[in-house]
Amino acid sequence: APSQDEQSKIISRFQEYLQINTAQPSPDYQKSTHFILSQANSLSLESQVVEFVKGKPVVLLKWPGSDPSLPSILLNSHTDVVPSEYSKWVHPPLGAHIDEQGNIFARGSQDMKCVGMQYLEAIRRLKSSGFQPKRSLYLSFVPDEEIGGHDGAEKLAYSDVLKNMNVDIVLDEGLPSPNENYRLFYAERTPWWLVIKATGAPGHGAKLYDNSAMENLFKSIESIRRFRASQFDLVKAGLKAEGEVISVNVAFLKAGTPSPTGFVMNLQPSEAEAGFDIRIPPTANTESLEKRIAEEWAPASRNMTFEFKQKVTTHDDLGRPLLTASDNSNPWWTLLEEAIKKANGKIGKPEIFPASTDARYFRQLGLPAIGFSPMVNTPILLHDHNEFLNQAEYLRGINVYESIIKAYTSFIPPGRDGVSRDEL
Ligand SMILES: CSCC[C@H](NC=O)C(=O)O
Ligand SMILES: [Zn+2]
Ligand SMILES: [Zn+2]
Repeated sequence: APSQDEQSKIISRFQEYLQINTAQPSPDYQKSTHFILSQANSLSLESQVVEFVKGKPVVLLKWPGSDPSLPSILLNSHTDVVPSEYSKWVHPPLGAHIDEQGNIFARGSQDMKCVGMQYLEAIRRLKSSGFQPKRSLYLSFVPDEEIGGHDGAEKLAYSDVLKNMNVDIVLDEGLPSPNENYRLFYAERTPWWLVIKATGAPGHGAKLYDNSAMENLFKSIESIRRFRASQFDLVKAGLKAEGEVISVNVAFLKAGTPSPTGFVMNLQPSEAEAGFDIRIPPTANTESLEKRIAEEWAPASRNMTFEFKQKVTTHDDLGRPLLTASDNSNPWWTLLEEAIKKANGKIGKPEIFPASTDARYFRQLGLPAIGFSPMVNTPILLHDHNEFLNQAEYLRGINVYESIIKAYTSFIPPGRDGVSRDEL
């Protein structure tokens, strides 16, 4: 175990990263890039900053392996965080204050500045122990995950930079576990952000008539809510996990005729719209959902139209569902489980991540990608007020990554035993 002095330095470095304001919509990527590069420097890692889009730096760090013919390992983390309602936090979201229990309060303490720093701290420890990786290890610190990753991980995934990295496996973020079992994610739900619009005849607020915009919209909302309940019931009954059903939540409602005191009360408006955040597991039947949207949720026969603000595919570039094998057919899965157990961790059942992460871009390329954030006995506070991570839990996570990096960078596929095929 690290000395008291080393532990407090580790925590200070985490606090320093947390205190950089990388909140959307205007993250300070200059500061975060500078910070990550200074860490890389202190670890003698190779570094490269790629701006696929100006002002959106992807920071790549490399610990070269002793056998460059072996494909590499990529550990990804995003540098941006979601915004905070400052007044609703007990300790300010940029303060990284540590309370008497050792809980570190900050936006990004769980999602996912912890993980980015833990990768670096694990490397620091492995280096000082004299460990030498066989495979090259890359860290990517990417921008804009919280707004879709289009200028960050998506560009990286489809770049020559990534091709030249010759990556075999990607690790990206997961979720904390309220119990003692670490959570591993082999897939995630993809977002469809749907806006439906209704039109209808305007009229007097006292008149009962069919086909008003509001009535047309509410028929849809009733149908959508019945569907939502049918999915939620499966979760409540314990038949399906959160990531295994289609979720639908209302994101906004927009209708009414504004007046200086609020809204006109006795006029039925001629237009009304609503937006929905829909999340779809990779194995769901999207054709039947499309049909449901066109025929029940926004039928033209009821004067309705719809559009998608975001419609992410559930399949990779070769038409296969975006899933990473979560059994021993995937050596990376097995290695990960073994490495976590070796660090004295317990593991729950493989799960589908209920929201979206950058891992989907790597899975789209056909690469295996596993979602994992080493936090147990921790409430799930991503995007919530008072996000925190206990410092002991943070330190334990570094041990876990130490074990994972050792196992991953040392892995030689069967039949390769240090001798390449051509040589045999
Ligand atoms: C359209 S991509 C949105 C990505 C975002 N990721 C984390 O919360 C999410 O809402 O899941
Ligand atoms: Zn995240
Ligand atoms: Zn997030």
